[in-house]
Amino acid sequence: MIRFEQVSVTYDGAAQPTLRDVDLVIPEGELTLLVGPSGVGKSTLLGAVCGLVPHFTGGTLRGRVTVDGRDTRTHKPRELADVVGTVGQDPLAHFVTDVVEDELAYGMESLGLAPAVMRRRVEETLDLLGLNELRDRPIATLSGGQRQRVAIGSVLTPHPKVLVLDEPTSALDPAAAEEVLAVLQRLVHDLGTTVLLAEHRLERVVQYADQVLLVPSPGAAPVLGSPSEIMAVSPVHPPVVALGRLAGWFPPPLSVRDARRHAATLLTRLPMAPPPAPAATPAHPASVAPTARPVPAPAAPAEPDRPAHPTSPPAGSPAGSGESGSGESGSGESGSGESGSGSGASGSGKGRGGEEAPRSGPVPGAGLLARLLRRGKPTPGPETGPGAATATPAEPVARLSSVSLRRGRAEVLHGIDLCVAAGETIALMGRNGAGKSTLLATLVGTLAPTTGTVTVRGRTPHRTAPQEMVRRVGLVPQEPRDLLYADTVAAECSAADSDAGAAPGTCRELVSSLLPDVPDDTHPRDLSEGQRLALALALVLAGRPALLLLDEPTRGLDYAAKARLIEILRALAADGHAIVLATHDVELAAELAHRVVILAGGEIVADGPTAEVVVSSPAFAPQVAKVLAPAHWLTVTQVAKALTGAAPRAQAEPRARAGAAPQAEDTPRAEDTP
Ligand SMILES: Nc1ncnc2c1ncn2[C@@H]1O[C@H](COP(=O)(O)OP(=O)(O)OP(=O)(O)O)[C@@H](O)[C@H]1O
Ligand SMILES: Nc1ncnc2c1ncn2[C@@H]1O[C@H](COP(=O)(O)OP(=O)(O)OP(=O)(O)O)[C@@H](O)[C@H]1O
Repeated sequence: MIRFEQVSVTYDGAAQPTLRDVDLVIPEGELTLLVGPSGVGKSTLLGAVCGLVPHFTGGTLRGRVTVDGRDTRTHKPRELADVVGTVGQDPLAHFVTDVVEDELAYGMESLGLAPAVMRRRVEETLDLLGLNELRDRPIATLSGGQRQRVAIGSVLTPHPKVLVLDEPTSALDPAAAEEVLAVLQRLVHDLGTTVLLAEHRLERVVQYADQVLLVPSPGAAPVLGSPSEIMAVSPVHPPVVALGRLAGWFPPPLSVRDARRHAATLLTRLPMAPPPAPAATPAHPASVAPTARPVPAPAAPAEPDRPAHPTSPPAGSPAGSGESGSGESGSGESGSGESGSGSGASGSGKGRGGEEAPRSGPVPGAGLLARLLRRGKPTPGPETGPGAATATPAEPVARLSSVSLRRGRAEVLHGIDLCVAAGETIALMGRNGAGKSTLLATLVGTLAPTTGTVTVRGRTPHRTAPQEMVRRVGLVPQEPRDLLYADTVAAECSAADSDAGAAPGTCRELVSSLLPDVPDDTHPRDLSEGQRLALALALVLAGRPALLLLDEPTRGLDYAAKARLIEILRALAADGHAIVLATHDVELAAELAHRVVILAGGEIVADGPTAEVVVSSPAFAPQVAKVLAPAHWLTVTQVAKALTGAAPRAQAEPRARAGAAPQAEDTPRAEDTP
């Protein structure tokens, strides 16, 4: 169905081809999973199948790619649309209409399908992807995961022979990801659709694949094989495979179910529980919010989000996004290339109830970053000035009290009480649309609560000038692109330094410490998804915000890049920064978070130490926890340390380039409602 004959792709100005002499045949009627480290050219390969490369990206394609017999060089993407359905990394780039239902129908309409067929397929797809309640909604008001579902739905409805999907589950909550994969599998089995899908979170997909296509390093020939064959050798692999390799299971398990067959013998080699991990520093007695459902607050009158500062958006914000304080914020995405460092779940409970927990020690390898972060202006004390990555024990870095918030007609946050202490890392989890990004937006001040109060470092974010907030709080949005507005990497960096009052060169050095090879003169638009994320992180870090917020920070990151991000964030937490990450990445939460807060329908439904919250949850438990439950093991690193006294070797990592697709916060800054 898909055939590559001696295909090379060279982007304009690139010294080397991104794909070199690729020969391969993607089997018809099967689900083929494309894997490989960041930046090896997976998106380029997918783009060559649907014709986006080179028609839209520029560059030169040599050789021949055919899909169902059509040459993609001589057929524009539009002329392939009846055969190939494509979802790229950025759902927003994909939408042609404004409303969910219309978007689902659009592809069929352009193919001239009968209205009755269109109607039936729209209804089916709304059900399949849990979109029925959103059918009339403007796409601009959807959460990131909701948009990704619409993008997927819109390519399913025309029933193309070939589906090409670039990280289709990256913004989806775990349950939604499973549902989407089950739908794809059904299309493959029942309709004989050929699916080619690139994904970094292999724990979500490898068990669904018929074939795996591995691109091991940039310019290397892709290798096609069965999932077991490829996972036995692949430099990128999910935690169950790492666990299997560690324990000597062959062939490596591909799913939790496979691994559980071996769990009993492994457990006999392990102590009853993992040793306590370094705890967070929180010393604030009220640093943990109540776990019970808060009492619903009386509904405020429906009111659309209103702009708070009708003046121009702060530097660093894209026009219209009104991101206050986040213009220069960012966190780091670098660190050591370790494949699964166990972190801090157990033991982190110490922070609860106000017991003083020991600070984690400095993170090896994060010295450069720590140095860079300390290099800006001297940090004034928390009571006296901006900045300050340290807090007095009695004062949380951030506090939300009885916060409710309406967006459009709906109350999307409801009675939220939450304190974030210095040195604490919180993973904010929950279904698509649960309100995670909205909660982050209240902390950074782009949205004002309808009722209740938000305080960050003694200020009310939405009432404080962005330049004053920049050292207090920084947000890396789901779409890093939202922070990027200059023409070159160098210009972005110097703007960030000046906005943050940091020494010239600080941001640029941060970028290099995250990703060594990002050139100064590159337009941010031409960076890979991961490179863009690294840049956005550096921009935010230049402000050394006391509170660092990251919205889905591992989208598009390979395991090694994720491990570097984890090291960086640990170093920041050890240095007293408070970190809140909204994430669907259960493995990330298991590695990094001291505490997990789960939102459902805008309310906090669980809040506690990571191990306690996730082990009992089928949706949020990481693979190792599922394999070894009910014991509280969470990560491969914990198991490795217990077995051998050492962490497993890092996954091989050719070069950290991460990918992250952006998502604009469409809502302007809003006044708070009295
Ligand atoms: N339009 C473009 N112009 C110039 N260079 C590009 C373009 N698109 C991609 N590249 C470069 O080609 C290389 C491969 O990028 P590609 O996005 O295909 O990798 P990937 O494996 O999909 O990465 P990720 O896992 O981060 O999404 C990168 O070095 C990237 O910077
Ligand atoms: N501008 C808006 N107008 C109306 N409703 C909105 C608007 N923006 C978001 N919403 C709704 O608010 C709810 C919370 O959205 P939010 O983006 O906070 O969710 P989330 O938990 O971050 O989701 P995801 O995991 O998909 O990113 C969703 O139901 C979303 O559809």
